Amino acid sequence: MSNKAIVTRNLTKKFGDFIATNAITFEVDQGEIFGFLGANGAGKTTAMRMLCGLLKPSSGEATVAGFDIFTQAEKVKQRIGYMSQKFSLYEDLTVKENIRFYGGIYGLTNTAIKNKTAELLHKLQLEKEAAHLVSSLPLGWKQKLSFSIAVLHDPSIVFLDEPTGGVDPITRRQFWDLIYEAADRGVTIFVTTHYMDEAEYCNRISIMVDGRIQALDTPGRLKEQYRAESMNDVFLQLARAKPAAANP
Ligand SMILES: Nc1ncnc2c1ncn2[C@@H]1O[C@H](COP(=O)(O)OP(=O)(O)OP(=O)(O)O)[C@@H](O)[C@H]1O
Repeated sequence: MSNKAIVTRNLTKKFGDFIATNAITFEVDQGEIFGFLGANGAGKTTAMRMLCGLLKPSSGEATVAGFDIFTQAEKVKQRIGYMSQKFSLYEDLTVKENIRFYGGIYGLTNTAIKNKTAELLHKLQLEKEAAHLVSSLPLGWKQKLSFSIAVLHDPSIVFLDEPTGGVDPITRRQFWDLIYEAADRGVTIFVTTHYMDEAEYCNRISIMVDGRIQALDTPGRLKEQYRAESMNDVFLQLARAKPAAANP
């Protein structure tokens, strides 16, 4: 079994004649923080859904946590955590109820759920809010809670789809402290974002344009390669240079 967290070879997804993800090939190390960037519609969510075992690829190959996403999608799902801006917590359940609910879904024992709940509430300093409805929490707190729940079952990889949309840079920075902590424990982080300050926090970044990976390296090397001051400059250069008819 490969010690790589993710390996893809020419992974492709077509919707009819449209190629949403076009022969992407890359590897992610265990414990790496891997940023998956691209403009709106570049194909990030499609790629991520395939890697999570939620969407069947059209062609190519990929393993996640050592499991084949074509033939072992259920095993993949057991080994990963997932958080998206659009789908995460139940607003009409309390903080504690959400933790208990997801702990149950992930198959944790009652004792494990109890211990993890106490640990998590303490770490996020949410003890006083434990019995409050999630809908009453500020967005930044919801995101931190949602991330902590996504790693409740100690997955080897966590997929984060635009996890920090709509919050300020300071709150985003606090969220990233949680990400670093998980990566230090060996959890692989696969994260999509539109915020270039977050891109700088990643160990390596890939940038997708029209379904293809156009660049992949550390933020430092990408800035060197594109003679750019910031990741934002790199991103804009790639987006501007995009071929007019990359898709049929
Ligand atoms: N089920 C589907 N059927 C047809 N086309 C789809 C389907 N899902 C996605 N697409 C198309 O594939 C392309 C890539 O979409 P995707 O959601 O993967 O992009 P994205 O990079 O995640 O964008 P965003 O940042 O806006 O979420 C888009 O043009 C989208 O309209």
